Amino acid sequence: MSLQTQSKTYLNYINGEWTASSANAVEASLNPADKHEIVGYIQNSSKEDLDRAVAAAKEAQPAWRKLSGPARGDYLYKMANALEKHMDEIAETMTREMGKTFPEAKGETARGVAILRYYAGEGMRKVGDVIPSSDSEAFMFTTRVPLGVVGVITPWNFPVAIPIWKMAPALVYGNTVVLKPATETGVTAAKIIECFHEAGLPAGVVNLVTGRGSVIGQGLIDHPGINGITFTGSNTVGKQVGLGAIARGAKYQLEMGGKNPVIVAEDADIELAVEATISGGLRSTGQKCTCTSRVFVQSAVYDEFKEKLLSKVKALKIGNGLDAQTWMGPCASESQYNTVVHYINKGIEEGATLLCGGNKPEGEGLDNGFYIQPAVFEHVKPSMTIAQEEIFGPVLALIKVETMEEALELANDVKFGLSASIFTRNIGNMLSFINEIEAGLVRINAESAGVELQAPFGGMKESSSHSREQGQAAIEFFTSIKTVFVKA
Ligand SMILES: NC(=O)C1=CN([C@@H]2O[C@H](COP(=O)(O)OP(=O)(O)OC[C@H]3O[C@@H](n4cnc5c(N)ncnc54)[C@H](O)[C@@H]3O)[C@@H](O)[C@H]2O)C=CC1
Ligand SMILES: O=C(O)CCC(=O)C(=O)O
Repeated sequence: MSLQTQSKTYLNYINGEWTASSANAVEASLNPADKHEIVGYIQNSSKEDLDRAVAAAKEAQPAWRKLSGPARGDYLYKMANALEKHMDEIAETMTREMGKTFPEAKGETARGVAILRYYAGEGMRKVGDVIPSSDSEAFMFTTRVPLGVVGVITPWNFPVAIPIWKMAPALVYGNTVVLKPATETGVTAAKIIECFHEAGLPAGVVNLVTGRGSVIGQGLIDHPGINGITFTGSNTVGKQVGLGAIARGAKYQLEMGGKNPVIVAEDADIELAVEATISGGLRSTGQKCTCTSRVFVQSAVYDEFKEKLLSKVKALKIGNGLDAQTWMGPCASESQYNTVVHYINKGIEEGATLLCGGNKPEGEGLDNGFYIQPAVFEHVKPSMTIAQEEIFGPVLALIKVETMEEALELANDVKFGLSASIFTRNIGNMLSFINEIEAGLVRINAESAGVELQAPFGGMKESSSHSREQGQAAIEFFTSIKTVFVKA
């Protein structure tokens, strides 16, 4: 296989230098659209590599912190410009590494640029308040200080946006960073860091260590030199991060799964609801924590909604994300494909009716990829596995309801609470939904996926650690407040 020998090997980035792992071991990152294509090799790093990265971040932190906020912001502007310059290359790498379509990958990279510019501006905003003291001779105020060294553990589904929405606020508020990206998207992560290097970021301020979750991820959780850990990924690993951080008094922040509902009321714009269900549920092959997975439809419009949905879902073009005709790419990895197939079989076993999809599509160029036809189920009971667990794939469960009260009760009947949508023209329905739905992101006549970078992002219940990322909310995690009382 000639591609194997031509594939580039990507190194760790420690203290401003590209270095191979001391373990002398690499891992291949595969193209899910063609499992025979190796996108690149990344370092399968050791604990020793991690120790060196943490030491470099620790050493760089005092000087970084002593820069003014606007000076740190200037670096972020330069990082944004470098990322923008390499936008097409990075987006193409993302598509080849995890399968999402090139326009989606490009949109995500542009979002990374915008996030860096947003947080660059944050370097000029206030970090405290003056509070009146009961002592009229005293001056009382708050200020904020960085945590120190922050460990960033990220998944493969948004390989540019998620690392950047964690690193950008960490940096602008004066922290230094050790990034451990998902192995599946280690090449994309290395390319982001190449941009930061090109932007002239001082040595040690950002470090990249690729490797196994059980070694490098767990190593970050346990490392005494890591003051805070920010994580996005599965609930199982997220809970381990939280427990490990608590055990040694480190700060932590978790963004995990979703089981996001859409409610379609009988007065809804059905065309809009269908389009948004498809876009929210199936784009990125259903691999977003904000993806629509349960669709509650009022009985009066159920048949109309179902027919329109099915005819559009069946027409979606599946293929390689680099092909301009493709609407939906493959699952990001073989293991993700197997998970989706497992859930589809579980749905059938438990008695739901598979209306379409769920099989491996046939056609030119599809044989070697982890492709799956988007699946739509009906007769889904709220207690079924496919109505309760996060699938992270292109699977929609239709559930017929009589009333809005029933829809709300069932929508809330899961352990997750990330995002939720309603389609209705009735202001009463909208207000009940805003008040009653248990979700951190509440969307009216808009799809469940998609977040704006300047607004708080996070979930209720088991979807997050009850913290919020992005926008100005990020300052809460990446800094500590000092309350200062001054008496002359
Ligand atoms: N909320 C979200 O955005 C995401 C949710 N998921 C969910 O998780 C499922 C499994 O996906 P995975 O990639 O396996 O997620 P994961 O939670 O295993 O991986 C996320 C990150 O955590 C790291 N990690 C793994 N084990 C670790 C450990 N013991 N200690 C510290 N870090 C560790 C991984 O290397 C990766 O960087 C998906 O099917 C989906 O349901 C996955 C990715 C993103
Ligand atoms: O919906 C989005 O754009 C963000 C989703 C997300 O954060 C995730 O899937 O981890």
